[in-house]
Amino acid sequence: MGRPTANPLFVALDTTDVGEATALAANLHDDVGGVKLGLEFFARHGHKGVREVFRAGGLPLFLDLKFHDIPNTVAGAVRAVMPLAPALLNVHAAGGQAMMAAARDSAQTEAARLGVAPPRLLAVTVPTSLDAEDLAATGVAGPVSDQVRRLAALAHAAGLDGVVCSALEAPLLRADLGPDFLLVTPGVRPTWASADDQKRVATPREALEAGADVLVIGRPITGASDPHRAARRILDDLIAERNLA
Ligand SMILES: O=c1ccn([C@@H]2O[C@H](COP(=O)(O)O)[C@@H](O)[C@H]2O)c(=O)[nH]1
Repeated sequence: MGRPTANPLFVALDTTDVGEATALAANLHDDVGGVKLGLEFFARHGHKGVREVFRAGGLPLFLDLKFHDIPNTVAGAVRAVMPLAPALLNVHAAGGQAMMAAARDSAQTEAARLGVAPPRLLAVTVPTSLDAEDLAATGVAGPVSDQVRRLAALAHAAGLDGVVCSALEAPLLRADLGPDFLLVTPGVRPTWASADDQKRVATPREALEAGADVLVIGRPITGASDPHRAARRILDDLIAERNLA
């Protein structure tokens, strides 16, 4: 469902209301480069709902399902969503190199069988809602950036196309893994928005300057009284920063 465009902004449509999601996708068509549908929407509406949102917006799709299981199960889950032909799809890097490689092979094989473009396959490193203290509580001591770098290197070794990380780690990963490795950053907050449950945050400008390729933004846009205006405000700021028009 579409290829990534020059506009780096992907709006996260976190809702179980298919009417709301399709209205937002249509309303934001000219303001964003793609839409992200995740667990909340997919668990309620599955393939049918995803297709409805795609029809409404016609925008590249990031299917943010964060698969994490044994390699065989993840390969099967990836195969099962390939008919949706997402532009971006992800798994958890913490599932390990063999699991990520199985996901990659499954995506490529099934996409070829179906005659659709394979997704850019990403690995989630450390969710942007976690800080060093949260991570230490899971048994991973040290700076968050160390763990992000370890997981990103594993994803790179498994042949994935990129990672989901916070903008705070983007410069390190760019230096570690080169210019072609896709860096997708949620936890992006304009100065006028609240952080909500996000802990590793950056403004849209900071994220781009840090080397992010895709900025995922949800609530600052979808929770605004005028989502189109909120997205436009963010985009105009980015256009002023870089010539993105
Ligand atoms: O580390 C991660 C990975 C994924 N997400 C997802 O991005 C959006 C962010 O939404 P906001 O409303 O802008 O906070 C959401 O769908 C998450 O599931 C993330 O935030 N962090």
